[in-house]
Amino acid sequence: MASPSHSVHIIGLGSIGSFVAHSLRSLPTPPPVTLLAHRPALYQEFASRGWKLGLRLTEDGPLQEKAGFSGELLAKTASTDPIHNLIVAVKAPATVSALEPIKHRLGRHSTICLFQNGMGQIDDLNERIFPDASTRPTYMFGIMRHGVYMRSPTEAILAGSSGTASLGIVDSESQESRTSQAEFLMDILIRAPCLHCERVQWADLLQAQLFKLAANCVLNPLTAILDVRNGSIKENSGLWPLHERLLQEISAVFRNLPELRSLPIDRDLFSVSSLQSVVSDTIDKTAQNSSSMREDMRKGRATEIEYINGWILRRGKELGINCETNASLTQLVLAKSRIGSNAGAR
Ligand SMILES: NC(=O)C1=CN([C@@H]2O[C@H](COP(=O)(O)OP(=O)(O)OC[C@H]3O[C@@H](n4cnc5c(N)ncnc54)[C@H](OP(=O)(O)O)[C@@H]3O)[C@@H](O)[C@H]2O)C=CC1
Ligand SMILES: CC(C)(CO)C(=O)C(=O)O
Repeated sequence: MASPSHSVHIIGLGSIGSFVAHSLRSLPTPPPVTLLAHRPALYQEFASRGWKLGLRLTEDGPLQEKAGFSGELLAKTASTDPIHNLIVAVKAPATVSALEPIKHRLGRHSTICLFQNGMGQIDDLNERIFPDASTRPTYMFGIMRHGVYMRSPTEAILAGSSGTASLGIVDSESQESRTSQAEFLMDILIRAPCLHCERVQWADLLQAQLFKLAANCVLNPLTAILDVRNGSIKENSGLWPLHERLLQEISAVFRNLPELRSLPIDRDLFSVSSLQSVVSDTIDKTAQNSSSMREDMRKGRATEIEYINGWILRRGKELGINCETNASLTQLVLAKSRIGSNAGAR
């Protein structure tokens, strides 16, 4: 039997959580994987399907089923068993509420790997779930460049085989003595088939997070407000002055972030023109995608805006940088979410 420190729990059993769970159970010697369901209906669905998860590479690809998962229903579980390795794949605004019911099982012995868009979730966890720095888990962050969606609650579709992920230990320089416990989770994620995960050092991870954030700050709110696919954001020249203003604010915030001072990161990487190239490249690679924010809006779900443009606003305020264009887009997204979307119109 595997040691408890070599088991993995997954919270957020949507597209990314299911994909990661499936990939881990596809390893030649898979670790025990426990799926943490927050809704009884989802728990029942898994139970009735014998705790199997399916994955297809594209809509028409063959169904690859993986079995051997165990599950817990969060509302019902009275477990106090420690959780050593936790993968978090809920949407950013649900991070704190998702970890609340299991916080007594998490601590210094735990490694938490967040696979999410946006930034600021770890600050929220530190403030609201783990206020005592001496008992905090080790954090890892994964940047997903795969496109995944669910066909049913137990079947995920991977849109293509060219996706990749970058994975690193957060702030590893300041928690050097603790990073060894993260090695188990790091190792199995790097080896998991389909994930195509590369390991990166903290400075490279932070740089990649900021690049991804810049692309999300332009693409996500504009596609959601205009209700268009990603490619339209570049084709529509009427939007170019707005891209420029957004990126000027984002560049000013990135270049002044105090956490970059001690890291070997060249601040010119965050010039407006460099960020423009990142955004343009992301649009080219995802032109046919319907962004996650547009999809959230169409389905009447909370968006991740507070962790995308909202993060720029918070950091801009701290640094005394005016971010009124990002503020206006944030307000528009929040206002449109309140009105409700014209779901199903397209
Ligand atoms: N899908 C993709 O291709 C990509 C996604 N990402 C990012 O990955 C992250 C995850 O996205 P994705 O998998 O698509 O999102 P999904 O909405 O598919 O999955 C999120 C899951 O979390 C569950 N959940 C919500 N609240 C809680 C809670 N309190 N406790 C436990 N589970 C909860 C949801 O359940 P339910 O809604 O059923 O209640 C849902 O199953 C996001 O940050 C996203 O931006 C990044 C790149 C690509
Ligand atoms: C890169 C992009 C914009 C791809 O659609 C994305 O991350 C998202 O939709 O959230």
